[in-house]
Amino acid sequence: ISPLQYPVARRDESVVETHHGVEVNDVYRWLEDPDAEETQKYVDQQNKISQPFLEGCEAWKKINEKFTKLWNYETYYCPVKHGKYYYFEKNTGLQNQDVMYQQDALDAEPRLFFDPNALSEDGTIALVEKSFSEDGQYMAYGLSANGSDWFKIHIRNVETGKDLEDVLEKVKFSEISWTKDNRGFFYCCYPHQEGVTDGSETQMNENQKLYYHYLGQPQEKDVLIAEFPEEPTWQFQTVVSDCGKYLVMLISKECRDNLIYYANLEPEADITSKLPIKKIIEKFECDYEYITNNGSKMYFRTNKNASNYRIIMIDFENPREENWQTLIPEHATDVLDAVRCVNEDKLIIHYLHDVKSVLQLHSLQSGELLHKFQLDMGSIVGLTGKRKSSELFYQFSSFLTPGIIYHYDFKWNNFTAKVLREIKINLEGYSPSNYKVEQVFYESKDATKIPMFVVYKNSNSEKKTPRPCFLYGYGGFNCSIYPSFSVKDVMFLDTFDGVIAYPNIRGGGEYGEKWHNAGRLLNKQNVFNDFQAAAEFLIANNYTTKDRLVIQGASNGGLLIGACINQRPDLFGAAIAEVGVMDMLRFHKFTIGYAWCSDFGNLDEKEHFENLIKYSPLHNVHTPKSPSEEYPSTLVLTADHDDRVSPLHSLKFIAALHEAVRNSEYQKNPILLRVYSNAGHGSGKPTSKIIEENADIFTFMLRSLNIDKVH
Ligand SMILES: O=C(NCC(=O)N1CCC[C@H]1C(=O)O)OCc1ccccc1
Repeated sequence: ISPLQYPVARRDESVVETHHGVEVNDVYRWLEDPDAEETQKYVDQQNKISQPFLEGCEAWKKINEKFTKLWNYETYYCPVKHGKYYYFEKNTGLQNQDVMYQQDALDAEPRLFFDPNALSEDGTIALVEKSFSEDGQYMAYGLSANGSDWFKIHIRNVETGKDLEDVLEKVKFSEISWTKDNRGFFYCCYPHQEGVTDGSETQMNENQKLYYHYLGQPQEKDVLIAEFPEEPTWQFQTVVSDCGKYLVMLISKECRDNLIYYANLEPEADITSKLPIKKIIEKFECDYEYITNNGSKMYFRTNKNASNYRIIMIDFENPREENWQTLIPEHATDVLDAVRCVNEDKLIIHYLHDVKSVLQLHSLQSGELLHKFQLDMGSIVGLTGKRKSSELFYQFSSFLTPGIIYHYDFKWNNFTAKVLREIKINLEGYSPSNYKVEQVFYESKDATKIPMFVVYKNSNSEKKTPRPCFLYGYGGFNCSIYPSFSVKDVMFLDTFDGVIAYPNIRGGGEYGEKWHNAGRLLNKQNVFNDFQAAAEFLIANNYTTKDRLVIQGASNGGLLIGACINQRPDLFGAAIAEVGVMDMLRFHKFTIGYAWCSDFGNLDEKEHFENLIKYSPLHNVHTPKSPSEEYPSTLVLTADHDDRVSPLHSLKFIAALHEAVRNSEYQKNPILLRVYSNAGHGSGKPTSKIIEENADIFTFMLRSLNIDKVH
């Protein structure tokens, strides 16, 4: 494709803004309006180029068939007991949405309980939230459409299988927390949000409010429990304590740090008006996560004075910090990643040890270690258990094992978990023993040691010939990349005899708070340096070569890809930027974007503006003036109902890229944008759309990389 064929986006030179004394143009500002005819025309023009390039390609059909076959394996998730029944989700393979089943016992015949596939032809209605009443009589659940963050709450009577009349609207970023009397639940919504709320809008989400809903009542009768009109960006995470006597409100305004407020709940008492709120933590400086409580003694997982997190007890009757107690101190090297209270007085704790999962049992009373569950190298991807139950289920996964679900009952008193289900893929002759998983540590630009998982066929162990290599990154928001199974990895390994590489770059949570801090705000460039250093390591050690190397990332990871192709266009053969944050001067203006200032910085502050404009993908495109400045083959992906990261980011970025390369004689590699319809940021995506998108991506890789053989 000649760059001269790329659609021309109108440049509106009149849009100029001054940030801390610096004038910045924003000529594609008009692309921020998703409803403008001009915007929709531009999207169509882009799809008219990208779709034929992808789906029109001879190989696409074969890749789609192979990916479909590979995806078509029966998968399960951890069961959990509510009331007298067990529930588990399962997918026979190609079902668009996972299906819920109900059992009287773990070995009893499962009954179909809830099938979201029945709710829409194309599987775009997803079950995104589930919360059972204490007695298991009701399931309150959330349905979202087209991948939007918005969902509607419905309530199902589990005995009759019938829904109540209640439907709660304008719900987003909300738990569903039942009172223990089974009469109703707390939830959050945005009652004042005007206009369209289907995920195609870009309007900021402000003034979230906490309500209580009584079963059988219409939404307008819901009781307003708490609101903070003077703090429009505050968000609630609410939980009714295990004992039912407290409503714990963890309030955040960004993607880290929260306050601890609470209200007393009198079981059986009517909730008729706002609850009196008491304040325990009043400053945004750390993360606190409720675990359980014994009376007023409340247990939290926190990074307060503990970069690797620890477990503390705060007595709500005596909350001053000097009275806090440490139940489990911070580990010197391992991150206390997740914890649940089970079997009345035990804590099951998930630690990360050099990015590998460790599962430990501790006493709630003393904190002492009671048992270490044996795990292979890999990750705990599911964990269900309750304080009131002696049963525990956990799901293990690794690059090469799709999933093994374990069951342990504390009544057995032997700490020996049993395999409940083993998940297998359908690939002729597939066996984990054919592959090697390495964890290497490479040096980044500032000599920091970065761990990286590398996976390849045993036959490539000697690295005689460099292979096609898939390099994935995220790098932010305390989000750790665990070694776990993904079909697209097996597809890449098997189809291209390739290498998969997952560097645990800074900004993630792999080494706790310090790792996150080292990759955010003014340290954000470390993330890009770590990722580029991973590419250099893989090339220097003959795993691959530049023209066989493809990089991929989504969302904050899409920003990573955008920044890396601007900074090092010479380093990669292909780049895939999914639902990326590309306009770092305006991310906070749309939907929930303002919450990302904790990683990106606040534009009102000069030092953050100066930092952001240095790496913002939209503001750092270049015109290739020599072969080494040519952009790699680049595929930018987004979707029309993505209200987590609005598609405007990708539209403006591709417009700027096309403008920059249009008249460059050095830009031969294609730079394409594909905008999917009736799809969102990723959660709840139907299998059919996942397969279609991966067929596009693999076709793009095949056409862009130096691939010597295709299976
Ligand atoms: O925005 C996020 N999470 C971060 C997120 O989704 N990000 C952060 C950057 C872009 C995008 C991504 O990487 O998926 O979650 C929504 C939310 C709800 C309540 C309070 C705060 C935030």
